[in-house]
Amino acid sequence: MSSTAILGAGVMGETLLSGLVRAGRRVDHLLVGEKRRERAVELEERYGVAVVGNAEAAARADTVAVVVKPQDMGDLLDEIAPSLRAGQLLVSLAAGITTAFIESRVPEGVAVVRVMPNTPALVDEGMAAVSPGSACSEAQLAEAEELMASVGRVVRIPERQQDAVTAISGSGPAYIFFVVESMIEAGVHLGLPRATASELVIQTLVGSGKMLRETGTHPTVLREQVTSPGGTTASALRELEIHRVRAAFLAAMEAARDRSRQLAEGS
Ligand SMILES: NC(=O)C1=CN([C@@H]2O[C@H](COP(=O)(O)OP(=O)(O)OC[C@H]3O[C@@H](n4cnc5c(N)ncnc54)[C@H](OP(=O)(O)O)[C@@H]3O)[C@@H](O)[C@H]2O)C=CC1
Ligand SMILES: O=C(O)[C@@H]1CCC=N1
Repeated sequence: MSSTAILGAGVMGETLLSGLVRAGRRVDHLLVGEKRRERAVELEERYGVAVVGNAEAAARADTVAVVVKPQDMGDLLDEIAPSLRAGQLLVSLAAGITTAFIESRVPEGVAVVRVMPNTPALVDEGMAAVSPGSACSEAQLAEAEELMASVGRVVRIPERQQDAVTAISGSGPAYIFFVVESMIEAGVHLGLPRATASELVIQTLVGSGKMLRETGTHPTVLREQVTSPGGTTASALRELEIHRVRAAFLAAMEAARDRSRQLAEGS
């Protein structure tokens, strides 16, 4: 079995690491590069995985996943470039960073795949979108897909769509959690105990998600089914329209898309 190195084990790096372990990857086929010693010890104890220097991890692995912040990517690539060789697969999970940027800093023949994952990967319900760089074969792209499929669903997209994907599914969980927080607070305002409000909102979210996935019915139809003529839902939805929530979602996701583009420029 091929070996995988994860460089940068913060929120997303550890999410990937834990998923690979859950999916049955042997820990002796996994390596982690993490610069803070206390964090390295924590990961070694939690997963039994070897934490080594970035250059060593990059040299020893067949697949190298880079999961540092976009602003740290240039320095990390410069550090590992001398250890990389043609034929290796380099998978970047960073927002904004293009395959062209990575290819300009690593040896020729290293196959690059850009991925936008999301945190529900922690419970094997992730959504990842993958785009190949210029030196990536079909087999190498399939390998990157397999890596991400161990923690959820995967789609292939042209790289020009990655900034929009980042705005929708990459950042998406945060919007959903924001809605959940807001509904729980509203429940408390309406006099419900917080624990009751939380249970009501979370089960409503899970049930609605399951309905969307399992029925395949368009969300507009599902919303209409809840909206009885002259009823409570219609009153609530009118307020959401008055407060321009739909327009706010569009503006928010345009801002996330634009930020992803800026990160590509290093700002
Ligand atoms: N969080 C999310 O929901 C998602 C994140 N991403 C992408 O994942 C990447 C990481 O984000 P996230 O996990 O949230 O951020 P974190 O800050 O949690 O993780 C980044 C980790 O990389 C470490 N690090 C920084 N420089 C190096 C280095 N040279 N060598 C080894 N490790 C290093 C950091 O250590 P230290 O803290 O000590 O600096 C930190 O542990 C980003 O590029 C982001 O765009 C993509 C989709 C979703
Ligand atoms: O907020 C961010 O920049 C990262 C990328 C997508 C989700 N989190």
